[in-house]
Amino acid sequence: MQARKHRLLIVEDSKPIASLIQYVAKEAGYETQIATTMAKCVEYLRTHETFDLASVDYNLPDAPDGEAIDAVLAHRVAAVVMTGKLDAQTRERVLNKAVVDYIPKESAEAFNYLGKLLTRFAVNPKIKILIVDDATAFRSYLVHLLERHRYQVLEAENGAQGLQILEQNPDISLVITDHEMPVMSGIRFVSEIRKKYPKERLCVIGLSSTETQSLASRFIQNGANDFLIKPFCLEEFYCRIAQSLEHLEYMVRLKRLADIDSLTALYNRYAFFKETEALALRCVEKQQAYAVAMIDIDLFKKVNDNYGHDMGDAVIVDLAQQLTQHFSANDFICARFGGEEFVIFIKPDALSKIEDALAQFRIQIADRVVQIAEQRCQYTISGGLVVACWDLDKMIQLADEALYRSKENGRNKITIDRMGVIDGGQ
Ligand SMILES: Nc1nc2c(ncn2[C@@H]2O[C@H](COP(=O)(O)OP(=O)(O)OP(=O)(O)O)[C@@H](O)[C@H]2O)c(=O)[nH]1
Repeated sequence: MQARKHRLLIVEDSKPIASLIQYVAKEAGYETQIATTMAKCVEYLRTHETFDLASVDYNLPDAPDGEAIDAVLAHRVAAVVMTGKLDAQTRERVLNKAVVDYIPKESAEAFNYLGKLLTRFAVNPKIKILIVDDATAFRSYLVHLLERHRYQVLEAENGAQGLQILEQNPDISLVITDHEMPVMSGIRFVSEIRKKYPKERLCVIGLSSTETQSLASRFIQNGANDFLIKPFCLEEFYCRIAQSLEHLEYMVRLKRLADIDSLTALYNRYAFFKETEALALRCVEKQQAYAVAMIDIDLFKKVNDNYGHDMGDAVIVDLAQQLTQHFSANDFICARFGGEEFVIFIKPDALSKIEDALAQFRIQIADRVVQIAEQRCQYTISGGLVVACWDLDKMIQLADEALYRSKENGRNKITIDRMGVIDGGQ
């Protein structure tokens, strides 16, 4: 089932600006409805299905003083205020209402910012933030601010509790921590966090008060990504959180680009070694057997020559999908080693099932049909499996040699090397 699109009510009397907001919202994946007056805004709020968010112009012909904001909030719709009024009084008045954000329409950048905010608002419900502060009232205030932006919020009273919650919730993206706390200081808490959670997995914002400004740099030196000096203004609070999360998302995307093969979405060769080297080393140290299998599509050049490269690519993708389905990530690490060659790292706990699993896999692959338009292509694979406890490079070399034997013996075969004893032609 397709997910419901987010809905934005645009309350704006200027048609060009309303169109601009509509464009930005559509780019962010929202459905929109424009109300050019307060009266229309109220009518839509009453008659339409729920809106997720409204962008509200502070000044409308029939609502010159932000009255439309109250109307939107009264219908329990979150409001982003867009205004051309830049005076401190208006700002204060707007921020005293429970609005999501306040965006002065100073330049085109305001609309870029709105676009980012809309994107965030849609994804925030999936993002977990942990607040660590021993002051209950301040913690509640932060929870309230974050929930206004639809983040999932967890709370801890001190660093030790914070570490426990991180352990139980590995999907937390951001930690906001105070410094002056019982049990452990915020700075020590941050340095403890960094022993386990690198910056590409978790961001941390430290809180320091105006009297202890030097804390800010100590937070950063100990691994925080950013800091906020209390008291902070709301816009700064939200901007810094959004910026930290954006940074984290870029890092995750970069890591994905570096590790994941773009055609098959499996690990690439580089990531395979990164994921398995320590596991293999541990097996060698403990003298515990593990296994490595090399899998290669048979006569793949002919697939390209006879059906074209698109079919070749489709066959590679098909095999990758089959590998993912048959060899679960708990027991196996699969990667595209290069071209039409794949590798599987078999963890010691899965050794007993690997020979049967590979034999069955080979048979199932031979039955597959990959279809592009009218063209149908079948393919087979050969494999080499080594079960031993050599270092990883040697295991791969031996698996490759076993694979070569399968090719020599007529293809569509798995050759097994158990501690140097070769069993060919399964
Ligand atoms: N379509 C497509 N072809 C690729 C890709 N990577 C490598 N190839 C092709 O894969 C073919 C591999 O051919 P060979 O190494 O001769 O092996 P083979 O034809 O599979 O023969 P055997 O391994 O001996 O069974 C080459 O023609 C490469 O151009 C890819 O990503 N997509």
